[in-house]
Amino acid sequence: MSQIALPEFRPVSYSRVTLTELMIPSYANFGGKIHGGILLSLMDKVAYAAASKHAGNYCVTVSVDGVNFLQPVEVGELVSLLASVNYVGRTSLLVGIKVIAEDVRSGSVKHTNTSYFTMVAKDDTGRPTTVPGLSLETPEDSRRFLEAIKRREFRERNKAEFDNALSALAVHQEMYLLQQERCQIVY
Ligand SMILES: CC(=O)SCCNC(=O)CCNC(=O)[C@H](O)C(C)(C)COP(=O)(O)OP(=O)(O)OC[C@H]1O[C@@H](n2cnc3c(N)ncnc32)[C@H](O)[C@@H]1OP(=O)(O)O
Repeated sequence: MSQIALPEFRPVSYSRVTLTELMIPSYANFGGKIHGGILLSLMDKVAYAAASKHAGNYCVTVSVDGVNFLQPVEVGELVSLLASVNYVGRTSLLVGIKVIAEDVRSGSVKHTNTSYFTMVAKDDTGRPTTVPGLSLETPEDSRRFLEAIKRREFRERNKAEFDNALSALAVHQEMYLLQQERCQIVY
């Protein structure tokens, strides 16, 4: 398929997306609150929309950071997911998503969580492909881009440290740690 040439840069505002959906009863769990999986699926959808629009290509989700459901979402609330591309690498993009839930009758709004989805753009053959750079239009855009660099550095450092800790884990020597935990050994 012939491909339209992509610009070298695209502004943050070009791919900013908001997805709004009313929380219907079939989205609820047995406790009457909205399933986390429903919200995750909506987050993935809005991340995909923002990333693909910026990239000018379809994207895939590679990793998800910072998913903490701080407050329950109720049936009947209007949930809005505000997504924007915060950072781009060569083929990857970091999409920041803010989730808010509004009680349509009282008008009260709560911020339920902010998460970060790393997406990678793919070409027609399924290979990662270069995305346009990001034009930062406001100081807030610059702050988010810098924050994303820190987030990535922190994650890579943490991962290396965690991998080292796992490879150094000596189960027999560290069994004593289980004594402080809420578990019992029954084998
Ligand atoms: C399993 C599922 O169906 S999940 C839902 C849908 N998601 C998918 O299908 C994704 C499946 N995964 C893939 O296709 C591949 O692992 C890919 C394309 C994401 C990465 O493939 P790779 O061969 O590792 O590609 P490559 O090394 O070139 O990395 C591509 C980019 O992804 C980034 N990347 C790779 N792994 C990660 C990760 N775990 N976290 C963050 N970024 C990552 C790289 O840093 C690189 O970014 P850059 O080009 O901006 O520097």
